Amino acid sequence: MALNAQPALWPAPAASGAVDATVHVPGSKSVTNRALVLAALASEPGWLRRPLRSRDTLLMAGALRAMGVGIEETVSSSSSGAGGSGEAWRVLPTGLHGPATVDVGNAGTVMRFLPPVAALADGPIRFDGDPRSYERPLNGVIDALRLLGARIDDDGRGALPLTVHGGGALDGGPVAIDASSSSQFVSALLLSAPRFNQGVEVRHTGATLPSLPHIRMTVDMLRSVGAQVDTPESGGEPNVWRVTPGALLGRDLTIEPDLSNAQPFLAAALVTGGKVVVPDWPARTTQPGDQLRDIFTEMGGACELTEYGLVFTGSGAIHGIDVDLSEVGELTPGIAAVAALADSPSTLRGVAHLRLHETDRLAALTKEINELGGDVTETADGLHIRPRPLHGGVFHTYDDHRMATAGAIIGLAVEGVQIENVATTAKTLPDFPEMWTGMLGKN
Ligand SMILES: O=C(O)C1=C[C@@H](OP(=O)(O)O)[C@@H](O)[C@H](O)C1
Ligand SMILES: C=C(OP(=O)(O)O)C(=O)O
Repeated sequence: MALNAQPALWPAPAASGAVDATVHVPGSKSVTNRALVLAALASEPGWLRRPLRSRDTLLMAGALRAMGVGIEETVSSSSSGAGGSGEAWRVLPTGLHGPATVDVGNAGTVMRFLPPVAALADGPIRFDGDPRSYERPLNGVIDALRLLGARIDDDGRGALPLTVHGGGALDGGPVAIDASSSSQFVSALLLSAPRFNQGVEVRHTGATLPSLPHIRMTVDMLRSVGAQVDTPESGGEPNVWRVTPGALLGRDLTIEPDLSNAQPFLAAALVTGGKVVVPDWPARTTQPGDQLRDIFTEMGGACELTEYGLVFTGSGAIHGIDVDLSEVGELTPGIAAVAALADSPSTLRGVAHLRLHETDRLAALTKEINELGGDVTETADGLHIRPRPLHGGVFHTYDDHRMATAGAIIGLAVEGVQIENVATTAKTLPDFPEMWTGMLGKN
């Protein structure tokens, strides 16, 4: 078997006692992929230190390279702050060129953030990806780009595959979109907007808007490279974001650990009544995973944020929770897994849009937990979870990294859980199986 290859059915290790581990979590997918886009659009070279190296970020880097951006991978000994030594990517924004072909895999950030970049290229950029990428909504980005002056060929479904006929520049200006199916529509338009001739004014017209912290992350990162952004929070109109045209600076940025990928490890402390330390947990961050400190505390844990990182301890008890997860949808699978092991029922709300994620996560969680003996029902916008004694069995992942890690959490407490295609964790955390067994002292 090749290095890192995993069997088709991975026996999720049961915990033999309380975990006690320090887990170094690799860089944030969302920060890495935004940093790559912003560096590619900058007017000078920049650095990403400790970038995430996973399928989604390598697809982003590969796509930008295909459009002519230089991305050099080095092992650096940086003196920049918390960066320390380690891997670094130097980005040389040498122009955006077509023709090129982009494989988006099933990365929401790649399929949504790059069509606006492609509109600035000087030739056609063809976008294609995994079968699931054809089903994920892209209409907000396609319709908006057309209104802003781009020429796009698609099959009329508002989804992949498509070709953006880059014209070397884009008018930009005001546009209204319904981003209720994905916050990434808004982020996508804002990220490239400093390079549009008139910048952009994005008005969200839908009834709901998921994943607001991810839009804040976009705004924060734009501002940190010199962009001027007006937001509802900075005194602007509700649901309206404005970006002024202007050059972007090249930055030297150290990527924060991925706090959503820290979730299964924190969950392990909760489920086993143990302790997990995550070094370099940022004191201030826009990552939605930071809300785990509150959510998992309510579910029975306790945390202390120190200069070294986050120290999270389980009490031995796991409580159910009634919570609106609309801001932190990507945490739902891990919370559902913990909730299935709790001492009281849970209601997870505000996450109807998860039906359009890597898989239909509400259906997948319901089916897989119930097949282990659980009692989960889907609601219009979430899940009801009534804990019951669970038994072993195959936990299917549907090519969804967060289904795989959710199954591993359940497997800690339930003997005989086998994860089908645990290798799908490579989307954002290629070393997950080794990190998991390492945490359990089983390497
Ligand atoms: O912008 C981002 O980096 C993300 C935004 C969210 O997408 P949705 O708003 O589509 O849920 C989140 O679920 C995804 O994992 C990452
Ligand atoms: C929804 C997710 O990813 P994507 O960026 O592909 O939307 C996720 O990572 O949970």
